[in-house]
Amino acid sequence: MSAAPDHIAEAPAVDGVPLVEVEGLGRVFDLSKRWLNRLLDGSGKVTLTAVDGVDIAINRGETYALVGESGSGKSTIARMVVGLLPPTSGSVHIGGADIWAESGGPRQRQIRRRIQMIFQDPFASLNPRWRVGSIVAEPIKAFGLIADARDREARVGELLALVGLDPRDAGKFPHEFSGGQRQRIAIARALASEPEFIVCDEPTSALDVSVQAQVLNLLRELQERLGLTYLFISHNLAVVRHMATRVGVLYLGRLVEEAPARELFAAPKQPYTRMLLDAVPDIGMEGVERQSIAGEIPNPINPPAGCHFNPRCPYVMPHCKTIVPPLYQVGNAKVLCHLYADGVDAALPPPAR
Ligand SMILES: Nc1ncnc2c1ncn2[C@@H]1O[C@H](COP(=O)(O)OP(=O)(O)OP(=O)(O)O)[C@@H](O)[C@H]1O
Repeated sequence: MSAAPDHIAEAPAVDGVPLVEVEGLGRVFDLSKRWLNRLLDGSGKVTLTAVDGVDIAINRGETYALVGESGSGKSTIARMVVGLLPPTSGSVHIGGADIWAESGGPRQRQIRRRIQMIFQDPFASLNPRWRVGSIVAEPIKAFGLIADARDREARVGELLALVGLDPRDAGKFPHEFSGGQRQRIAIARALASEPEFIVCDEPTSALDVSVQAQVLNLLRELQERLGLTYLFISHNLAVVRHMATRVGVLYLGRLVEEAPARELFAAPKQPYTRMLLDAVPDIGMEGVERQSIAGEIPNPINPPAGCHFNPRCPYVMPHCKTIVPPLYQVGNAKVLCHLYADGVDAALPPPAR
């Protein structure tokens, strides 16, 4: 799974307006109620910044992948972007509409119809007591798309065929299907509301390796056929390389690098990105000495000052420990790192230690 995604043009912009605009997105969790935190912190106020001022713009037809170690904020961003979790700061616009500006109401429902999510675990995300036909028909009913029951049934058959299942499967229950087939059912359900934008949160990580590629290829085919836009979340960099047009790298809630996928995998600019890629055997860069990511991820309740990565960074400079770097534009990439303060677009120098 190492081929670059030739099927998607890099960063295609329609009228130059992104379909998805995430601006200054932030989410702080208040942990004060947890008894251990109250004991540890005399003030009684303990917060965790899971997502910190993230800006992302996703063009129509693009697959934007978010990567980062566990706890970097990928799922929290996904939940805010689909409307499941309110941000504590910033905004999310889909097709120009602010999804958090108003709650309830028909306009909000119309926006929500355009956004769907595919979850990691198809075993957990499908109601075991519902037949597949009812599962796939549910969004059609909920959004009032097809009133007539027979027409709705026909549409469910079309959707099942679209994801490579037999329309006659509509009468079966989820447990009668394999893991890959259940994820296909989840995809059919996501497509039922005719969305433009789908957030795929680790869509294949619960599946056998043998069926992962089939599901990924299905997602790519559907993207081409239906003009879908994806936000793709995965800890599997081989999968990201296969799927993504652009990649955003998260570290402790901050976006530390964003670049077209090919460029990011060929020449990562942020030291963290380089270590993340180099730690994966079949994705590391040629000619670069392999090294693992040094140190542990810091406690997100009390992250390091300045650049959060500074305690683990082989290029660390004194001011990295006190000053948060701005997001520098370096060629086609954006990089949160003081190394790029002079604007030079160069490969990372060999580490100082
Ligand atoms: N409801 C919550 N309450 C408190 N903290 C939370 C909550 N949800 C997430 N967090 C914290 O926010 C941070 C980011 O979590 P998130 O699940 O978004 O990371 P992730 O990158 O998706 O990780 P993973 O790959 O393990 O799913 C973590 O430190 C996590 O413990």
